Amino acid sequence: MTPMAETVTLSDTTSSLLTSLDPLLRTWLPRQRWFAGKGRPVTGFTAVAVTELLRPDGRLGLYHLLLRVHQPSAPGAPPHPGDCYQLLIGVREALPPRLAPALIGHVEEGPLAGRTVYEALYDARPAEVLLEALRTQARVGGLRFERDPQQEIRTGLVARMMTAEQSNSSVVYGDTFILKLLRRVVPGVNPDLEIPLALARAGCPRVPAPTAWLHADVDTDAYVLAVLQPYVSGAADGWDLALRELAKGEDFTAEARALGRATAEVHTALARALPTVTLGHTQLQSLVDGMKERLTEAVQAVPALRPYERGLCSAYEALADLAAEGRTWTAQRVHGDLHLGQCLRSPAGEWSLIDFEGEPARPLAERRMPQPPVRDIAGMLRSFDYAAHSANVPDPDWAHACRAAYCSGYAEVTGLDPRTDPVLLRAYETDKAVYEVVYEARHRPDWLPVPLSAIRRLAASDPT
Ligand SMILES: Nc1ncnc2c1ncn2[C@@H]1O[C@H](COP(=O)(O)OP(=O)(O)O)[C@@H](O)[C@H]1O
Ligand SMILES: O=P(O)(O)O[C@H]1O[C@H](CO)[C@@H](O[C@H]2O[C@H](CO)[C@@H](O)[C@H](O)[C@H]2O)[C@H](O)[C@H]1O
Repeated sequence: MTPMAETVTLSDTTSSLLTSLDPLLRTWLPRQRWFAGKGRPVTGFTAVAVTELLRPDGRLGLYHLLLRVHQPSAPGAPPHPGDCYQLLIGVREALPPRLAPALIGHVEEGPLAGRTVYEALYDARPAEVLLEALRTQARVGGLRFERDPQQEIRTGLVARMMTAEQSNSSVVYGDTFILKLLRRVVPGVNPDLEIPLALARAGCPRVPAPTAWLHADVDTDAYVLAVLQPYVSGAADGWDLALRELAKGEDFTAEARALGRATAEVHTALARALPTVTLGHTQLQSLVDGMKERLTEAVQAVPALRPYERGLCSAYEALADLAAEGRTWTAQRVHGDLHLGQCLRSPAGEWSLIDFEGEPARPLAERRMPQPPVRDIAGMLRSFDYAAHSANVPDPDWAHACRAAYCSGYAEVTGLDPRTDPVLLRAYETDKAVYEVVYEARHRPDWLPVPLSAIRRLAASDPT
């Protein structure tokens, strides 16, 4: 392996590097699934940090970039400095055919003129450089590669990029580890590292324990950029399993019940490991205000929601009324974006939960706030509904049975059946369905009818 370059932030070549990459990235970036600013033109870039990981004087170069992407603000939104993205740019004389899908473009001027730049994660060698840096706890420029000293990282593991549609990007090493590189990054504690670390310390086996992680220090800001964790080899995710069973007309309630139990175990461990708070009238009112605000924004973004706005709002008002009568709820750290795709079943039949990033579009501070655990439960209930409504022949009875089994499983562990608090549950399911409408409109417009069918039911106060 080519040794990692000594350091460094390339103050003198940074601007010419960026100038030469600029026209290529303007075309390539908006086409990436993980690019959150789709629909608005990219007007320029600023380097937050550029670090040379492999000097491109040999056959292969590798740059780590934190890049602020300038775009006009969304209509009605306040001016925004632009999102910061993490990129790994490979540099070669020419790309071998196997790397054709990774092409970013051919550089015409500047220090890399005549070279080809590409998405380096597709390429085993640069990806292996990252694993080696984590293994050896390297420091390169502002990049801090760290690891849990109790877990071994073997050398010689071969890297392959995951090609699934994701909000971030992941590389699998052998069948042993998976490295998730966060794409849109903000400074501060990231729940995708914070929560699994807390659960590992609490001895909760339902979440793979982080093995290593990457930070970047930029001025006084610290960013979490990547997390390495054990790979659950041969696992199937809950979404694929559910669709498979649905297609065969098979019952999925035993798995739904097991998922309810797994969620409850994670919630119980999180309530012990991290702070909990009691939500009284004032706190609940501000949660409800947040839900209403999201609904208003969603209606602006997706006008198809407008006919249901009143009905949906009544779900939030019913919750505010309960709080005004003096009801209180306990809030704790939760998953924040739980759905069937975030649940992995090992070949031995054990369920794990992954991806504690929360809803990627929400501010970090909001994603780290304690919330009623029903938020995750609502996410899973929505997911059973999603599966049933994306099947060739929608099967609402299948969704109904899974939702019931999931709640029963949850109650078996915690003693609390979420269905005994229907007002809270409806408000959270509504909030999630509204989020999904915006998510689908932005990322997968063909899927919009799925959450919209739930919106119609929720607005008429019949979530099933
Ligand atoms: N520990 C793991 N073992 C096996 N597969 C995993 C593991 N963690 C993630 N995956 C796979 O990687 C995919 C993406 O991971 P996820 O954390 O959800 O990333 P994203 O935030 O980009 O959606 C998952 O859907 C799952 O298939
Ligand atoms: O997995 P991510 O953290 O990137 O979550 C985002 O993408 C999900 C889709 O991949 C999206 O989930 C929605 O679609 C799922 C089926 O593909 C379904 O199971 C979920 O219930 C539904 O919410 C998720 O909302 C989004 O944040």
